[in-house]
Amino acid sequence: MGKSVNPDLAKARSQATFDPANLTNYLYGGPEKLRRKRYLPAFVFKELCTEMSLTDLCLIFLGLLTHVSDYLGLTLSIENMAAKEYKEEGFKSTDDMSREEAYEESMRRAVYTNKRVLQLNLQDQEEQYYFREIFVPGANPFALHYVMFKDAINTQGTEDQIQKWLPLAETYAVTGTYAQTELGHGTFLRGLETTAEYDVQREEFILNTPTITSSKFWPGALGKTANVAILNAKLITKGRNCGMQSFWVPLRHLETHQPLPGITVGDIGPKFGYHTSDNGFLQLNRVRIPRENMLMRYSKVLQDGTFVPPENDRLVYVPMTQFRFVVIGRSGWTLAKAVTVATRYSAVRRQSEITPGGGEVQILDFQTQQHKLFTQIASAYAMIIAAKAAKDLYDSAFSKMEKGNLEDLPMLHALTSSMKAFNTWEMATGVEQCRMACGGHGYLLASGIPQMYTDMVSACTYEGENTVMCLQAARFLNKCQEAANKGERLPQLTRFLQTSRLNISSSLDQDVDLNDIIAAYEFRAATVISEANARLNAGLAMGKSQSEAWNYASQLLVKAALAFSHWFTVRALIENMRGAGFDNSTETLLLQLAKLYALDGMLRYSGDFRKVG
Ligand SMILES: CCCCCCCC/C=C\CCCCCCC/C=C/C(=O)SCCNC(=O)CCNC(=O)[C@H](O)C(C)(C)COP(=O)(O)OP(=O)(O)OC[C@H]1O[C@@H](n2cnc3c(N)ncnc32)[C@H](O)[C@@H]1OP(=O)(O)O
Ligand SMILES: Cc1cc2nc3c(=O)[nH]c(=O)nc-3n(C[C@H](O)[C@H](O)[C@H](O)COP(=O)(O)OP(=O)(O)OC[C@H]3O[C@@H](n4cnc5c(N)ncnc54)[C@H](O)[C@@H]3O)c2cc1C
Repeated sequence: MGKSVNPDLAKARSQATFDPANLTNYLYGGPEKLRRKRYLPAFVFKELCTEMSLTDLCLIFLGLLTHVSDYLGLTLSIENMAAKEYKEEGFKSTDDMSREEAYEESMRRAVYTNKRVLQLNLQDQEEQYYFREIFVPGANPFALHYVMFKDAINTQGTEDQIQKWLPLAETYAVTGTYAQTELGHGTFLRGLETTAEYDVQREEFILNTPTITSSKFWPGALGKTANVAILNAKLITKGRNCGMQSFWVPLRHLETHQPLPGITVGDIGPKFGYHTSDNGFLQLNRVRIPRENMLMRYSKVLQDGTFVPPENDRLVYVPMTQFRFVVIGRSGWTLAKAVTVATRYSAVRRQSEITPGGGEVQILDFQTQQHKLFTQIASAYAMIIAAKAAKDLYDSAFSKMEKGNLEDLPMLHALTSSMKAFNTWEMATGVEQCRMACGGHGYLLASGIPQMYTDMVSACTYEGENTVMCLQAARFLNKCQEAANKGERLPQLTRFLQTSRLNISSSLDQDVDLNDIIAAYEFRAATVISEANARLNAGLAMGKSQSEAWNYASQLLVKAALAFSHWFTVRALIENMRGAGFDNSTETLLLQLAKLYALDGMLRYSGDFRKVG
């Protein structure tokens, strides 16, 4: 390799007032996790890249060790390096390929990494992800298999079903997808039309998509890759509709990969992004599966067709809640990648003069460029850290749920729904800002940023369209506000509705106090939630029905969910930065970053903050 680092980049790095290694260890969960994360890609490149010398590899390894902020950017150049020297038929960038070729190239890489993950016995999901992400940087054709397909088996299957099906998934004896959305319905799950009718004579379900709108439409991997689906359908037994249940449905022959009888599958065609994911359609023409293929952890159908309902009919939604957590975390890391590329570019790009005749400056010296990028660096840290805080809440709630205590399920649903919407919208805005901060070169696919945007912006839609998710969270927040109005006890997470007061001590001429920042965001959230509740009640007072009044207040209800997420994020960022045990210089810097994030948010939502004084 032997490439020297650009002198402008070296200069920018030399001015750091902190040791990046402290941050890297914190972000990746400690030195050992970080070592593993860095070792895996280097290991693969050493194995794959024929001409890359051991010296090159050590330089890469050292390069990874010294600059976290550079790590992700370097990853992209490593991938290009591997692109030149990949051992087999050549590892070509998919940018210039047709959709068919890009899918095949991604499939080749994904199958390679799947094999190596098994051979290396990589059990940890994060390590598996890091290993794959380097080689399949865009949409991975197996994404649904890795996450929702296996999660659905784990969370909806009985122990016997898990024992039977999970090994098949883990060893890629089958390749799965999660088929819920239909051509006619994605959001309104009660409107799903696919039926699973129980035939008591043969103890089988007859699966059918009776109308064109009932065709499954959008599921990833359905177009070509998957040979099994966890499919959600309306269960009908003894003439009664028992709501949406999940079923293990074979789609294609395991040897020939041809569609099975009664199955029509195909690709839905070109998309805005996510080109290497074969999102597909599926029609079922009275396809029979055995009774044992219904995932029966929570609800059951007995041999005689008796439906045993779940303790809570929302448990069937758990795979979606689980995946929303993945999306919440990935949003922050996607923005981190984009702002790393844009910041490095801004250190090496010289354009225009600040002082006439003083020579062209690094564009990072322009205040406007710093504002574009530093606010996004702060946002990336905020989202990553808030996602960790939300995950801690999730883990404690989930462990209670596994013992049958479902009391936290509504809070969990509200938190995942609102944070998924907030993080993906913030990520989409932030990545686009990073792209534009790189001028024309940001518009090149080679910059890496356009694909980050076109792939990940779909997260504003999938896993629950963002507006709908905000309204879901608002159901919980509004109930809490109603309880607060009656002086009732609230869940821990929303007790601020009863306690928040605006007693800000900071004055404009002094450095703002961090506790005041948290108080301001808390008070803003409490005020917006209360206003939404008041608007709903005003609608009722006007004689509207509950659902009409809900629709009448829905714009404010969406704002309430976003204000709640913004507060959760600011609080998590400040509290984790203060409590992370950093050395003084690092903590000082991070608290500056937290202030930048919070004050920038106040400027962007200045209407809310001015309204609450
Ligand atoms: C480093 C880490 C590496 C990790 C690996 C990372 C690798 C992958 C990363 C990136 C690759 C990306 C790959 C992604 C590919 C895309 C995958 C996409 C998949 C999908 O999109 S699957 C389909 C998703 N669809 C939805 O989400 C549908 C959304 N709609 C709804 O959920 C419905 O609107 C509804 C069900 C919420 C509403 O239903 P309905 O109208 O019937 O009723 P309501 O009255 O509104 O609600 C009823 C009641 O239920 C409660 N409820 C609803 N949902 C839930 C839930 N999930 N959990 C708990 N409770 C729920 C709701 O609150 C109501 O209760 P209350 O009356 O309010 O008490
Ligand atoms: C890249 C990608 C991958 C996907 N992968 C999968 C997959 O693997 N498996 C799967 O099952 N699905 C998948 N989906 C489908 C996805 O889950 C749906 O697109 C999503 O749930 C939104 O539903 P919809 O498309 O029907 O949009 P709609 O719900 O029709 O949304 C359209 C508009 O209507 C508004 N709207 C809808 N309902 C309400 C309401 N109650 N109140 C206010 N406004 C409302 C929305 O806010 C939005 O503005 C994928 C989608 C994409 C884009």
